[in-house]
Amino acid sequence: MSSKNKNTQLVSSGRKKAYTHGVVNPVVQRASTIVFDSVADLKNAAKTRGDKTLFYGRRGTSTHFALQEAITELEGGEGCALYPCGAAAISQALLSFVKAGDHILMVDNVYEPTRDFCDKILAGLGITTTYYPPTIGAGIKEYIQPNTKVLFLESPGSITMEIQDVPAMVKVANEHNIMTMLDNTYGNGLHYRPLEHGVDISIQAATKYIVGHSDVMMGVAVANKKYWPTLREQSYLLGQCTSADDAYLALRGLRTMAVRLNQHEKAAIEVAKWLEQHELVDHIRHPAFETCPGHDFFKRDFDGSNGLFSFVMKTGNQKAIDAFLDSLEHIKMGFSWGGFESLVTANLTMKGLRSKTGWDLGPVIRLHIGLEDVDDLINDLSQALKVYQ
Ligand SMILES: Cc1ncc(COP(=O)(O)O)c(CNNC(=O)CNC(=O)c2ccccc2[N+](=O)[O-])c1O
Repeated sequence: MSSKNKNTQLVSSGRKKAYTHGVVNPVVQRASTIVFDSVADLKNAAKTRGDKTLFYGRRGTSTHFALQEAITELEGGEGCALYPCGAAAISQALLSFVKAGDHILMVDNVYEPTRDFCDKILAGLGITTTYYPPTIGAGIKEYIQPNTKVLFLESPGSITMEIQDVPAMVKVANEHNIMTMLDNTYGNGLHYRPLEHGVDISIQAATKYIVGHSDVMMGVAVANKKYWPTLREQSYLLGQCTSADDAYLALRGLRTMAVRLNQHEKAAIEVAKWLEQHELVDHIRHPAFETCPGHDFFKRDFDGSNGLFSFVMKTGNQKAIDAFLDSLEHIKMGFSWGGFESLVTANLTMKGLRSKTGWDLGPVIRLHIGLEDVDDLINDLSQALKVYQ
């Protein structure tokens, strides 16, 4: 009997006997070729086009079906497509629905490689992009063009962490027959489920919290009933697939995601509270803090937060930032987040990262608070801030 309780879901989902063959975890079924004993079997597999049945490696095997089922349940959708990484999930989900002459609306604090995909790839295919302020809400209506096909959201947004008024924006999109996609890597399905707020497709870099151990690249996209058939077929035609081994590791990560997120959330709030009182810090950009734009939407729509947040310095220059970064011991520099380790990235300005909304505040330091002892992390930051000058 399936449960609506997320902790139970994360332990139980994707464990049908057809996938596990009687043990706890699914088998790791590596395949390109599937062989058939009869023409009837082959014809049946071709008829179902491998939907949750063995057909061809690219359509997936029991390991993939188990993961797809688990993530579909987590996000509350109709089906889940798997991709080699989060950036692929974003780019291929967009390519599945737009064509030359179409226009997309893209949030201005979007993950930078998503911006680059729009500006360097989609533009070359005749698809135009307009960036909108993350706090625009229902005002998105003013940005809609007759050829607008997709409204793309990312909430909270990368680095500056603004939370969007998703229901208000989805309402406007629906009134204009525009489909919505949301990068839900932060909300991860446990703390935020975009489809429950009317979004059509929820996309995640499973690389982060789902895998949770910084050792797999993977993207997922969960669509509602209306868009799942197209997303599934287009992703197949675009050649998107992942290995059975990575699918197994992502499923393995799911099983502990709730307990890991509890610790990430607790520790990050403790670290953010310590930084909030620091004389060099202007303000905290953590969704659970009032100083984060869109905090009220976080309180209304989210079930929790995680290890990722930013803080803005009152002043600073690149020399101060570099000295700070080089003196950290436990918190390492790295282009990712969502694993068990603490990470840091820093931006002197938002120049090049935003085109619609300026940034007249100080340098932004983004932390991912891992599972280390909080005292060690606070001591690390305390020492490093002493050389921030
Ligand atoms: C919200 C969100 N959505 C999608 C992705 C991409 O996932 P992937 O890394 O699995 O492709 C990510 C990846 N996250 N990585 C980071 O935030 C670290 N920074 C970068 O990756 C980055 C930032 C600016 C410019 C270039 C990069 N980069 O390393 O590609 C994400 O944060």
